[in-house]
Amino acid sequence: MRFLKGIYLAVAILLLTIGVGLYADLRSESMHVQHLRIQLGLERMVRLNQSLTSSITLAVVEKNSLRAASYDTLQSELEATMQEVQALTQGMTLAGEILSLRDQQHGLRSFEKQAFEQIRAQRWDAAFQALLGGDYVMMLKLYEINSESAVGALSIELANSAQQQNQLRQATLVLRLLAVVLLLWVGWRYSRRLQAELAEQMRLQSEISESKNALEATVLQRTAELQVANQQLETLSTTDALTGLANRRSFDTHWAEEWQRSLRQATPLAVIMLDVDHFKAYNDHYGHPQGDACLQRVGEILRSCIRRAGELAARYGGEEFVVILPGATPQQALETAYSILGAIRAARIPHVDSPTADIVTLSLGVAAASLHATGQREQLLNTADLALYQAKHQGRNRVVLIDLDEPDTAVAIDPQNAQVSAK
Ligand SMILES: Nc1nc2c(ncn2[C@@H]2O[C@H](COP(=O)(O)OP(=O)(O)OP(=O)(O)O)[C@@H](O)[C@H]2O)c(=O)[nH]1
Repeated sequence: MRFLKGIYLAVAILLLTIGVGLYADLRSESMHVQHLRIQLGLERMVRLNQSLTSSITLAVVEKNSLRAASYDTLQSELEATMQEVQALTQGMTLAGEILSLRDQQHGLRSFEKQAFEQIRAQRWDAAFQALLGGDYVMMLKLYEINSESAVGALSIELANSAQQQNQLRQATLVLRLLAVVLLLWVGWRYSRRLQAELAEQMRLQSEISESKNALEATVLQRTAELQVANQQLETLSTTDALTGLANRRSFDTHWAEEWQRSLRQATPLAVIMLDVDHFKAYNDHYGHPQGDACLQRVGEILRSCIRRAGELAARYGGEEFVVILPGATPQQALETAYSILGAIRAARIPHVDSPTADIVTLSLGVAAASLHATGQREQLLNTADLALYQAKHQGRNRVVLIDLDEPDTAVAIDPQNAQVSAK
């Protein structure tokens, strides 16, 4: 708003000074014309006065009354010129001089009037005396001097007036200069303000973009953290905390998927259920924490024996574990079970209270099927459980295989002898 006020003020000053300048020019011109007219009027007055004087003087000198015949015309012309000059000089200092000229003219005319009366009466000496007696000549001289001084005063007045106009013009020029300076100053201030606003805008923009970037980085970081947390959560929700194997929930999902896949692809599927022998006695003897450590060791052994893609070892519950073997034939499943049993024996974890052996042993039930029909999923798992039960029942520390393609045949393996016996 301040800038607008400054612009308005500068424009107002400019308009005012232009107006005043125009007025001064017009006035100066009209003053010149007026002075010229006054000057011409004065010169005419002097000329007419001289004509009047010389016409009457010659009439007296030549004693010829006809010489003064044009006197009245000249006089009325002089009177009119005088009135015109008076009107033009009204209000001017020159007006006083014109008034005294008029008085002197009237004085001259009254002398001439006396001379006229003598001329009409043909009294030439008296007429001569009236005109050339002294006072008339003196007054005539005075009139001439006054008229010259009036012309001089007119010139001075003209010069004064011109000076005033010049001063006025100079004042308007100074004011115009001030207005221009004001405009420039306002423009400069305005441009500085614009620059400052622009800089502020750019600063804000960069601040916004910086905070946007920071926000995006934070969002990215949070997203990554969330992904990690989700992954951890997913792992936690699918992993058994003690052994690090898949938990029961994860097993159920995998088991259903592998079952469906083997159905679709018509590939064999096998499952091993295994259990630590006399684990209660182990716990009782070595304590629960040591029992936990034993279960962890079993978990490590299972992980080391499960290597093929799609195979999964899970903690089924308590000291019971389960292994899924997609695509495994009964023979391959037996081999895996054997390798697990061999590994736990090789670990030689002491179990002094076991009636089976002085080390920790496992019982494993294997169920395998090469041809599937809907509804066999639970059956295969139950069969593995049954095989496990049989392994326990037959003295533990062994593997029992039930092949669902030949359901009447259950096979027990004594891995120590690596012999297979049908039951
Ligand atoms: N340390 C520990 N022990 C567990 C855990 N889960 C189950 N158990 C124990 O495992 C034992 C299982 O005992 P039982 O079901 O009687 O079987 P067992 O003693 O192994 O005998 P068999 O299976 O017949 O050879 C119980 O004493 C449970 O307390 C666990 O997470 N940690």
